[in-house]
Amino acid sequence: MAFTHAAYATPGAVSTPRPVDPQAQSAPSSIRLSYGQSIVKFPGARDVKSRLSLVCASASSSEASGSLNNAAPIGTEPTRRGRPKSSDPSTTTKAVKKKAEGKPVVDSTASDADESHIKAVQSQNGKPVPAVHLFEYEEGGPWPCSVSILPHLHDVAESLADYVAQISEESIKHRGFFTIVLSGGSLVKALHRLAEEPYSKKIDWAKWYVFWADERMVPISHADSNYNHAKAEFLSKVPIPQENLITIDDWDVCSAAAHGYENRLKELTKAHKVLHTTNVNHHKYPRFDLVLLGIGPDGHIASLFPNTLQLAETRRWVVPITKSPKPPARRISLTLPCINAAAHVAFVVIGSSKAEVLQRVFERPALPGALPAQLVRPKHGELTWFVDKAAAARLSIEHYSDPKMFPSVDWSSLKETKANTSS
Ligand SMILES: O=C(O)[C@H](O)[C@@H](O)[C@H](O)[C@H](O)COP(=O)(O)O
Repeated sequence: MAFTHAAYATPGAVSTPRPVDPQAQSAPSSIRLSYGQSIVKFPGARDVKSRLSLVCASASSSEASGSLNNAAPIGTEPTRRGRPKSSDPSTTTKAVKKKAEGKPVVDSTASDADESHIKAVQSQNGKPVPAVHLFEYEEGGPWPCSVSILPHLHDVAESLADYVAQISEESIKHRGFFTIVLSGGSLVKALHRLAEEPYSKKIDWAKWYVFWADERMVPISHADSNYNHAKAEFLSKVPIPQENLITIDDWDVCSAAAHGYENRLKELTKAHKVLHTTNVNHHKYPRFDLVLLGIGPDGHIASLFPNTLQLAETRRWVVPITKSPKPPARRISLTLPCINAAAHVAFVVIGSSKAEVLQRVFERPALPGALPAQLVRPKHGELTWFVDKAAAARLSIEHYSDPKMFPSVDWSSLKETKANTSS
């Protein structure tokens, strides 16, 4: 096993999440949640600014795609409020490439033949040295999102159809195209309503470009293919030109497929400006109009799984995965910064089997990397959750303003976040 590391140094390095209702500012009593079309708006539960250091003991890049089960936050000292004190930029992810004697150097941009995109170790004297990679939440403080809790799958489908149709219309009006990213799994079922009236008639399907957040390394005709699944459930029922379905052509070698898909996206940013780009932390990423995500029982999104180095990617748009815990093992996935560069990101979460993970995402602190869904924080975009009643069963939204359950609502930083968002 390539990775070894110390256990978590201190659970206090991660603050307790603070989901709150902005509307409760004047009357922070309980939030009444009525199921149906009501939308509960509150900042996300991920008020965490913490760093997680992953120590790679081996220089073998082929092992860099393995998972890291025990990782220690280093240099993070809990403050009185439970937040890590250190935010010294010289020790953050952005600055991790420091070269000092005996200090490890992480090159997260390297790619190689054995399908790993992260070269973990270099050394001054030729001997392997441990390398450190840092995960970090982009922002501390409350993270605004909208949560729509609906009774059943068909209500989710209706609400989602309205939402997608509206973003499609706005995007086509402003840019002439609509770029939508699909994931695999059950979310595609919820899209069927779009193929029916009135949506089917009013959407300008010729302007749609469809991408995949992740794809399994199988031919597109294979039952496991996310493209195939989306085609059967939704795409075959609407008149999107086949050439606007941006599929993964090469399914032999993960690293080649990841590069190929990334290049395809880059071409679309140049040729017809189908895709716009935006800068995130000084790197260019595509700005999709909408990314739709499902969530796995372990909190994975797309094919980004808990405690894997792919989560720490800071430059690539697409990465290979060779050891996915969810079969099939070989996949490619958009990276977190790529997802977070989108104008809109929406989760679709349906069924009682998602109740536990949804509760963990909203109400439990996790170290960065342990719950990838908590790392979805669109930098200059909007985050929305479409959840059915069964999946929401374990959420205790009515207690979100109770300081005993969800401590210390920081109203001033909430105002700041809202102001920034609206500017
Ligand atoms: O290709 C995949 O496996 C997916 O893109 C994956 O991220 C999926 O969206 C979730 O695992 C949820 O899937 P379910 O909704 O089917 O549980």
